[in-house]
Amino acid sequence: MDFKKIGIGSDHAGFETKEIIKEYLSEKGLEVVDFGTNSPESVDYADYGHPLASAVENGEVDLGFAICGSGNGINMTINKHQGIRGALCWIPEIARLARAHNDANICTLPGRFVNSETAKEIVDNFLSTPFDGGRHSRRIEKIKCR
Ligand SMILES: O=C(CO)[C@H](O)[C@H](O)[C@H](O)COP(=O)(O)O
Repeated sequence: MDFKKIGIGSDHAGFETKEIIKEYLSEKGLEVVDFGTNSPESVDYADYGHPLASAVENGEVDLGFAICGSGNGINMTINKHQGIRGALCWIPEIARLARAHNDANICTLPGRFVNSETAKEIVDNFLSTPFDGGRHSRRIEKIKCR
């Protein structure tokens, strides 16, 4: 896939995983835009999820990674944005399906429930899997609010 610029954001519970993923993305030669948080000090996930989602929506970055403790809070936040398809990915196969079937543009990880090895495998699958299109395009169209 031809993703070059990646956005990333987390709350305190996802901070450690965010740093691991950030370094991993940089090692791959990708440009990373970090929307914070920048320490393990307690913060509110919405304050980091919204800026990340806006950046993906307006094309400032090609794709995003969002992390909080369970993944749910920040995933709920990003999915409030009309142009976002955020997918909660806790194992690599879910990340592959999120791209292949859902054309997800933000991968959300539960920082408190994935180790660094699994997080990297999730990143690999999310970055390398193309959207299958076909029947899935029709279904994605129907996600929009009517
Ligand atoms: O939104 C969440 C739970 O659905 C996230 O996992 C947060 O990171 C979590 O709630 C933070 O919890 P804490 O007790 O304030 O560290």
